[in-house]
Amino acid sequence: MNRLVIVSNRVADLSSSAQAGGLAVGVGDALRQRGGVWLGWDGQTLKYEEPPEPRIRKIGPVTQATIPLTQQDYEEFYLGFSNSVLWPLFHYRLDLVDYKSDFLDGYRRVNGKFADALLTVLQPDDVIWIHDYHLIPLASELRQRGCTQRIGFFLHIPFPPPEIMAAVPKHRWLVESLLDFDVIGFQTNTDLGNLQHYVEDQLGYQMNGNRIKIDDREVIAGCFPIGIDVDAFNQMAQQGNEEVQIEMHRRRVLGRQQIIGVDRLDYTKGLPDRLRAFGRLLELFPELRKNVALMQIATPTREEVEAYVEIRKELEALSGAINGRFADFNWTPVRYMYGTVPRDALAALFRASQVGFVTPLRDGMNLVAKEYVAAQSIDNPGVLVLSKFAGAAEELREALIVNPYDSDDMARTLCHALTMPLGERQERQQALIDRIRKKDARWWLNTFMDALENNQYTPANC
Ligand SMILES: O=P(O)(O)OC[C@H]1O[C@H](O[C@H]2O[C@H](CO)[C@@H](O)[C@H](O)[C@H]2O)[C@H](O)[C@@H](O)[C@@H]1O
Ligand SMILES: O=c1ccn([C@@H]2O[C@H](COP(=O)(O)OP(=O)(O)O)[C@@H](O)[C@H]2O)c(=O)[nH]1
Repeated sequence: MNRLVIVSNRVADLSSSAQAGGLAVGVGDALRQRGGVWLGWDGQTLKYEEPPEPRIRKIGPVTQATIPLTQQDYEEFYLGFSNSVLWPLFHYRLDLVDYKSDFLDGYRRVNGKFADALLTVLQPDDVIWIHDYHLIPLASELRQRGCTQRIGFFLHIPFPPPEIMAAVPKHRWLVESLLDFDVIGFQTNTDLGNLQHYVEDQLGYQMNGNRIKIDDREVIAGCFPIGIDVDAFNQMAQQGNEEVQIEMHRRRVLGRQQIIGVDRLDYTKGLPDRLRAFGRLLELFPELRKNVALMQIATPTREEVEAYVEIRKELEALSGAINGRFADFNWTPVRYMYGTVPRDALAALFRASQVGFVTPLRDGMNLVAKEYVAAQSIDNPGVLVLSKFAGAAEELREALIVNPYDSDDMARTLCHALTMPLGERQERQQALIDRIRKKDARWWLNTFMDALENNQYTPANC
């Protein structure tokens, strides 16, 4: 077996259970199984350039190699081109794009920096797997430096239709760079279809089955929905957490139900619409008042990007307004927490909540949806209410699927979830758990590696 070298902007802290962000969680689960090297940014920003050699740290079977970025890199590459241009555009939010030409220079420069750092740790028989929108030009940079190993790429976020892609500055260059990889993986068939339209209509290549022929090379483009380690998450949920257990007991005594939402505080996650839908539930179904509460955990993220500052203010105002209108001396309808919660505590909270409320306006996958399912007990499972615009909705068809732009639809669906009979909850849970077991973290790693190492790919039936 070849040594696997993973590269992503963000690397997980493998020694801690607090991780915000599905990439760190998903790649961490996969790499712990197979072992290998994981190269990425160490989260530090420096005033001056450093030599390209990464800092090496061994954690179990994984060697972590990390590099710092300069303040200029951080502003132009991370906050700039990655998170003020590609992130909003790939999530269909043209209105939030904030582009400056320095951003593109920084994006190219930092991809070159990642290539230089990677070359210092690479061995001839390695296979390389690069992750996410920050590093689309990395295969080109590596090839220019003489790298001949097979290189795969996985996009964790959506790939937009050609009309939206056309708004990305230098979009042809960007997609041509993507085609320098040997394997390109997407979360959903919708994303894969969007790539196919772009390469056929804009670039004039043909995609036969899942292969794109470019001169004398063939690139595999496929759908590899990311999965989780289901048993490990279920165990965490059962072991629980003392404070969560006490709180669960208190709610049982009071006969109250809980709806839970857990997200980075990102405008893609549809949090204001979610809160409005909960307010509408209390308006439309007054009998539910005092019997149900929404717990929303919102994790800080990219706070230096203007659009993220706005969303925080909006959410705080909305939760205050709902509480001001409906709260009673012994009942608070919205419990809003701004912070990062360890994954084991999240697992216990999911198990203790009757509804998992996951309503992004657009999302690559959304691992929280899969984690909510993994945490349930089959004896008395909760119900997942899921946006049709989450990548997870392509697989999790037995969830209650909603339109996150329609608060009345969401309010009625919440009421349906809160009053669903046990038999129906169990049937849905069984079907959902079968699905997330079939395509778990191991499946994701193995199918991608089969394409990368053995040039084998059979489309998955999502
Ligand atoms: O690294 P940050 O800027 O702090 O952001 C956190 C991560 O957010 C995104 O996660 C995505 O990957 C998940 C797993 O595949 C997927 O379920 C989710 O829908 C995506 O939004 C981002 O893609 C990562 O690069 C970030 O590290
Ligand atoms: O306070 C938090 C918030 C989130 N997460 C984890 O971060 C991941 C979020 O991944 P998801 O795919 O749902 O969204 P992303 O943030 O990557 O867009 C999930 O594994 C969560 O359990 C966590 O550990 N603590």
